[in-house]
Amino acid sequence: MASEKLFEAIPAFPENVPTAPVHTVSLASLVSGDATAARSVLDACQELGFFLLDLRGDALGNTVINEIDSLFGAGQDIMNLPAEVKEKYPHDLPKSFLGFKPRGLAKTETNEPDRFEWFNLGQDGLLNNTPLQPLPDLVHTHLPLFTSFLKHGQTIVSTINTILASQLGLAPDTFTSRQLPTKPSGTVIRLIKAYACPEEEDLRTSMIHHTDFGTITLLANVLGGLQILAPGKAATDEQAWLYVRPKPGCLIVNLGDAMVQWSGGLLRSNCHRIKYPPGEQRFRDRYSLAILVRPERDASMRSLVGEGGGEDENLTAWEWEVKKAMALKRADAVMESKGGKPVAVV
Ligand SMILES: O=C(O)CCC(=O)C(=O)O
Ligand SMILES: [Fe+2]
Repeated sequence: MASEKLFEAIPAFPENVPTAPVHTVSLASLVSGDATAARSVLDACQELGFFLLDLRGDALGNTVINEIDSLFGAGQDIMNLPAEVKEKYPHDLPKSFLGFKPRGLAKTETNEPDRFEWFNLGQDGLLNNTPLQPLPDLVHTHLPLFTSFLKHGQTIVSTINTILASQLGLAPDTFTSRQLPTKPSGTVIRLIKAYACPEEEDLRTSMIHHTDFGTITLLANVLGGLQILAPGKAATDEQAWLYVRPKPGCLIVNLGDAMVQWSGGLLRSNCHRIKYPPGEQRFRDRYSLAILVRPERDASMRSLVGEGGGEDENLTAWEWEVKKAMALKRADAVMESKGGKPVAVV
């Protein structure tokens, strides 16, 4: 998450809206090997699949806070490029989801057009695993910043993955060795612009509820609007959707479906969506920034805990992602939270 500076420039998140009970864990304590902090990461990743990571007090964390501040500025300019520029760099679905997605391309739960645009910048091009995707000049000028943010984010992801593997009694590199940033994957940096919601008819979902496909997502929010579904509740129950309150200096971390698959269901990927920002915040356009980490393209999706034997055991990450994307396209995918059983911690 960004520093205090960006939070001071927006209306405050109201005190009276129900928020999700998301734990905050400090990066500095994780890096120092604090056992209680490591245990809270595991608990959070089993109970809610979401936690806040406080970057303050850690040298890398402070660098990332500054990078996020800069990228919020750059990201706003990029998302506000003229439509005729963005149109030149569209998604090429289903082959590639890199580039810009225009507003309204997807639907929400109520079959209304979505209210957001995104831009996906692939890790492979940034780290020279493959040629760079075609990009507008403005993005080119910010490539050093994006690349630095990606590498730093990947270091944080690796810290979390190592802790999760160790807590589950697996070899510490079990998860990291299947998502090396130097290997081709679907990992992206994502910029999102969800449009302001000034009118009565705008008080609805901007991005449909979903779970992330990949392993770990690092998300920087300043305006509220992200909601997570309370575990055990139905997505149709509006009372069960709880806002995540963004906190200065903290990243929102959530697990995706690949971690559920690898952990044989022990870890949780939880449904979330973008709703209109609460209170006075809804009158602002909402920008967010994320790194969505995916397994290496050729990684096996075999479960690494328990008996295994599920239908996806023999797929590579790439085959698995294509299968999931096709199911979403056919709209027969059930968008529900996955995984999250209790575990005996070693
Ligand atoms: O912008 C946000 O807060 C959430 C975005 C999200 O869930 C996604 O891009 O997968
Ligand atoms: Fe998401």
